[in-house]
Amino acid sequence: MSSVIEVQSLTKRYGDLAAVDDVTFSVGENKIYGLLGRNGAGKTTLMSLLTGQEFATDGRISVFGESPVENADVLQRISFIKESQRYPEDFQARHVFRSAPWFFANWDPDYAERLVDDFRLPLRTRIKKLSRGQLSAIGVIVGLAARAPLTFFDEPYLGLDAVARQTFYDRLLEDYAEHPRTVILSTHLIDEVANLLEHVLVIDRGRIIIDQDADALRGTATAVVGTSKAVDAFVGSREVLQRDGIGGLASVTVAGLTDQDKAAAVAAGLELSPVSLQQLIIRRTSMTEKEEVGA
Ligand SMILES: Nc1ncnc2c1ncn2[C@@H]1O[C@H](COP(=O)(O)OP(=O)(O)OP(=O)(O)O)[C@@H](O)[C@H]1O
Repeated sequence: MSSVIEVQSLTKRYGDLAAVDDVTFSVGENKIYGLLGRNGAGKTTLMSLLTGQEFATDGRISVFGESPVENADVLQRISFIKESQRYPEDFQARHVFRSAPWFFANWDPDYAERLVDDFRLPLRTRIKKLSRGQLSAIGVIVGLAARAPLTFFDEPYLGLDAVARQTFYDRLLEDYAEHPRTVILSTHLIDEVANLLEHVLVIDRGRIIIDQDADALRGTATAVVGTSKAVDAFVGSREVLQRDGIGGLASVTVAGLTDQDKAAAVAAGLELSPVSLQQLIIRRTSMTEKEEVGA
């Protein structure tokens, strides 16, 4: 797998706070990555470093084989869509799309036009008068129609209603299939995007705590449901990520079951079900927290 991004021992400090704390990872070509984590975990900081908008305190970043900082060759292959995007006073959406080809070599104006219809975006209203969702739609359209080889979406959906968010996911997947590129999507709506993601990076307090293929990650845990007695007998000394119970019934999320283990569970009358990516990440994140406070 060729890498689009290589990061080594990367740290970004704001005073005493390590917003990104000694992280090392790589990002492969033509895949959709989820960059996930709690509020303040370091996602925006990491994306700002990768797009040359922030300077690292320490460590190395290579994007398309070079440092992204003040590097026009690298930056012209990147689009970074974020909620806090500012536009010139008096700009209308049509002005944004008209100027986009100056920044993005692969800009597709016809596709942008179709997306404008999909998102019902008014083109001739001043941007500062648009609703929050309409503002988000501008970013999403730019991110899609730019077809940049490396596209960052930093929580691009704020204000988008459920229909518009689904439109975004559908268009992203369709267009990605026709024009493969590397997409890094930061979001808190993990369940909504779970089917889109091929690889998951979870950052927690500046550190990468999960860097895994999405399917492999899904396979790392299984929910086992049955009578408390049968569940306890099966679980034994296995690693338990979560336990819930009501009356004589228990539901336990267990890590690392082999096919043989699963067959044994079914033979013991237990029900097995997959754990959602969101549940898995919540559990892993809270486990890391407990380990760090020594609980
Ligand atoms: N310019 C800055 N100066 C000082 N601290 C900062 C600055 N930017 C970010 N931070 C801090 O760094 C940490 C990481 O922030 P960051 O915005 O990267 O988190 P995030 O994962 O994107 O969060 P959210 O999901 O809430 O958007 C936070 O504790 C934040 O307060």
